[in-house]
Amino acid sequence: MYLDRIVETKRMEVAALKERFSLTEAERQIAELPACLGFGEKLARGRNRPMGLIAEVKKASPSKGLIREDFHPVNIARTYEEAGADCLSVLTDVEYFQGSNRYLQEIREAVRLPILRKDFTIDYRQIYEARLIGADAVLLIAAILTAEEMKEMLQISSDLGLDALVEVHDREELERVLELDASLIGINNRNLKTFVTDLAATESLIRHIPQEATIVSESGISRPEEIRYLLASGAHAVLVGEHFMRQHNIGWAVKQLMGEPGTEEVAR
Ligand SMILES: O=P(O)(O)OC[C@@H](O)[C@@H](O)c1c[nH]c2ccccc12
Repeated sequence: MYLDRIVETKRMEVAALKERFSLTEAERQIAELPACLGFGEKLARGRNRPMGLIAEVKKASPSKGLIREDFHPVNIARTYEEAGADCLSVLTDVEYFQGSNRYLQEIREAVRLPILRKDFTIDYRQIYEARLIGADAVLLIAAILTAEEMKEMLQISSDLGLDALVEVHDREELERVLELDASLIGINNRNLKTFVTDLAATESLIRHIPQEATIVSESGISRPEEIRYLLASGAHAVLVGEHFMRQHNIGWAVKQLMGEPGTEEVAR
């Protein structure tokens, strides 16, 4: 199972992080940082289009291998910003996604959009690390955290001023996170255990989520009609990576996917 392997590697990385991590030092550094940009807030309201967009900077994935050869994270992030993305997601996992903390740090310097640190969070120190590299939000995946751990991670995120995108894939995970006060919920259309993707996951889980929550539909999205379907299902935002990463003209692809007038007739 893919997810087990990823988590196993992550445990080794966290063991190394523990060696160099000092809570006092991290807290001292964080106290000097500017406040985070509101990630969840940007997706929930104050938008001039019905569906919010989190655009992802993703070089590779365990299921697809290398996705984009010509990979310049800062340029991609700037293009997303210019094309009107609401927020960014930056993969920092090195081993399976060829991501890097450095990419996120460089992007932080170059754009003003709120940034999600996309990684497999299993230890509270990673949340401090996310804040220190310039993230505004962290991903908390229900499939790899117990209810108790999820609660702890949500608390630490909020103490550090970070938003948390809580990711679920099935009913059991959803029920577990609804017990806690998660206001930003991601429904991953991709099963992280099998890597099978089906947008119907969003439609089937959304009806069990209270109105107040902001809902992000994640993975496997590449066509404007899918955006319309997810909007009709009740999603507030989408998280898109691979589709944009495979484009020659990323900025145009962002506008076309989100249905910007003037892009609908043109073939890819
Ligand atoms: O590239 P896609 O199919 O558009 O998916 C983006 C994003 O949803 C996906 O990268 C993702 C969703 N949840 C994750 C958890 C870990 C790593 C990656 C992910």
